[in-house]
Amino acid sequence: MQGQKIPATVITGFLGSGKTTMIRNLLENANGKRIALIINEFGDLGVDGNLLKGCGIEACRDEDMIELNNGCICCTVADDFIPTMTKLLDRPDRFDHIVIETSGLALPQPLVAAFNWPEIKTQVTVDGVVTVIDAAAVSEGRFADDHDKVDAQREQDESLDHDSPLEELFEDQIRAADLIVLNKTDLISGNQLDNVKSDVQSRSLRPLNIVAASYGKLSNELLLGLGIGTEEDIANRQSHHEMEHAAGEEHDHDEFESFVVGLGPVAEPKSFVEKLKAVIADHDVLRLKGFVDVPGKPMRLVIQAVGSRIEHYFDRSWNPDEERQTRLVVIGLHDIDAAAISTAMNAAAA
Ligand SMILES: Nc1nc2c(ncn2[C@@H]2O[C@H](COP(=O)(O)OP(=O)(O)OP(=O)(O)O)[C@@H](O)[C@H]2O)c(=O)[nH]1
Repeated sequence: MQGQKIPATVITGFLGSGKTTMIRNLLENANGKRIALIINEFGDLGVDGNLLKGCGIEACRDEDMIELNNGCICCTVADDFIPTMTKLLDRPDRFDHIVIETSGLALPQPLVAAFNWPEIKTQVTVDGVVTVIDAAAVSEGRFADDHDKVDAQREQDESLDHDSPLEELFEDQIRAADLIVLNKTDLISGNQLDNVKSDVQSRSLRPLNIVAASYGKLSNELLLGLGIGTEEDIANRQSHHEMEHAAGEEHDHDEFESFVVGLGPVAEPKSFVEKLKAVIADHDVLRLKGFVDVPGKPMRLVIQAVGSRIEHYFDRSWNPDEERQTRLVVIGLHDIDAAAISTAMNAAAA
């Protein structure tokens, strides 16, 4: 094994597109492969890592999972990602593969470029960048730029130099990809899928490698066997951001905002979820997720909302050393009204 580079797969894709679901499936099918997992989230609640930890999958060992919740990985490459990777590579035990889940708001380009740093390049290569896309959201036009709205926003805020931040990020993640996974195809028709495929392809000058999936169910041979060495080509896959700004300028995510809402126990989960739907619609919440304490239930309730689509289920018992509490992370555009949302969520939980 000495001398052979460890392959790393970067899994990216917009908020709620299905990255964690795909990784869970991938770990379930690891077949004895030792996989290190680096998970990055926007917002400081660490829901994805928490869902994977203790999920009962053999390949999902706590010590092989590293959470980076200190901002988006593309902005914290030097401070967070490089030290994490070097520590991982210094371990005496060797991994067969490294999987990195970026936050839904990350630009993959700076992350992939980091694999050209000497201390990493000698030991690891990027097997491929897999971009997961919520095909149902694309079909509903969620990433299509609403030019009138953007123009109106720009009139109010002259510092806005971008088109819709959603569309821009969507395109940047597509442009970085070696493999595009059009996920959530269970929610759309064959015709809609064809349209989504053409839409996605039209946003890249390179021909794209596109596959369709539902719940990220694809073979590990495909997902982990691209064999690209993307770090060698990443300079040719510039993002909007890199094209718009002078090289070296810090990238930030000030178009987006995230906050955590802590609530008391929720006695009526069904009615809570119904009321949350209204809060999400009233305030244009992009993503909401977390855990709920339902009194009298030994298990914790998971809430997962992507736009107006919301799921809730009990995933596991609360651990004896864990505080039962209701905490939900909310993500929206920068002008989202956190105070009003928090008040409405408190009222929904009462
Ligand atoms: N109907 C449907 N739902 C899906 C599919 N894949 C994922 N989901 C659901 O979509 C929601 C978000 O899935 P995640 O896997 O957490 O998405 P993610 O990309 O990791 O989310 P972030 O890390 O917050 O960006 C969950 O409620 C999933 O159950 C799919 O193929 N079909």
